[in-house]
Amino acid sequence: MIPIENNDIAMILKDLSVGYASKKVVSPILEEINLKLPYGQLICFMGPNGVGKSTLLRTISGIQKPLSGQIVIDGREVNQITPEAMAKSISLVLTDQINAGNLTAREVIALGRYPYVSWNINFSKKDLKAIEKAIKLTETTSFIDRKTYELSDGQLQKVMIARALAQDTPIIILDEPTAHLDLNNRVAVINLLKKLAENTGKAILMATHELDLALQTADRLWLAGFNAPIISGIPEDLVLNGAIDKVFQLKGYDLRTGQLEKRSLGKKVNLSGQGHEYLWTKNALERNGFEIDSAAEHTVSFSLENDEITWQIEGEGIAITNTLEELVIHLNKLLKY
Ligand SMILES: Nc1ncnc2c1ncn2[C@@H]1O[C@H](COP(=O)(O)OP(=O)(O)OP(=O)(O)O)[C@@H](O)[C@H]1O
Repeated sequence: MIPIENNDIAMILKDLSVGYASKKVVSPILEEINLKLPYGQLICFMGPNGVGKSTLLRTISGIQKPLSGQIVIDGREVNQITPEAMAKSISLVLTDQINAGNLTAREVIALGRYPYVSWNINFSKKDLKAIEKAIKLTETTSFIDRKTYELSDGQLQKVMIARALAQDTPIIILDEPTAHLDLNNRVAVINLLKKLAENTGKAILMATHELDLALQTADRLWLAGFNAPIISGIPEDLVLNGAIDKVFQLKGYDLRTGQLEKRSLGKKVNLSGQGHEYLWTKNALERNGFEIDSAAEHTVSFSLENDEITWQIEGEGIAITNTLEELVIHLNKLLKY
């Protein structure tokens, strides 16, 4: 494997231990963390509930002290960096329970410039340019002058990402930026972050539970399991070497196909064809307990004409147009289910 060059590294975590300490007890949550955060990559930080993702993100963003070990940013240890310099290095996006009061989306995004503006908040041309660039990149223009309490969760989430962009830091850290979003917005947010890492060279680290999206988009995963060091690797390696299975102990989800495991009721049918019609026919059959088997007695095929799909159960003289529901009913009758 080609080693990552040191000047491509935004942050190094050395023998880091994170957790909570009171006067009486020390409770380590994640230990022996040795990781590098490279520039220009989107890293998805994954692991089961309560494993310590937020704890680590808060620690490396400087809002919580490490229990031991080192966090090195751009060659300097974090405890030697002033809070002002930290604010120019890392922006943190916490998307849960956002309370932006009476501010408009534009005002929230402008807050991202706080490390750069003087106490009387005089925006320079550079500040205004950074704000406009953030608005453009996140496509927030259409609701930019609305109060934040008038925005949907997805719009608000984009505003918080825009604020981090306006802060213009080489590192962006996000804690579950796709929580509460619909599928389109989840895909939009993760694609936006991927594009930003690629086009701006920023190091972007996000905690997420979106296994399917992360497998398809992230440049790298950090995988945290209970009582084990965090593993770092590209998604495909972590699927094939079993690391993901081990960490999540997936039940009912087949990682090799990225789909829920199908229950077979012993009904076998052969399916011929290709394309997305094939995939959705297969989905309907498997979801209804059929197993696709080329040696099965009955074969389903389909043809396409004028945007209509017609399925046939070969040799049975049955033709069904545009509804898989009926196909399943016929097959169940044929196989006496
Ligand atoms: N302020 C705190 N004091 C003590 N323990 C805490 C504190 N905050 C969190 N914890 C504990 O630390 C552990 C890790 O919590 P954390 O929120 O970091 O996990 P997570 O991986 O982000 O979880 P999730 O996926 O559910 O968001 C949990 O056992 C939690 O109860």
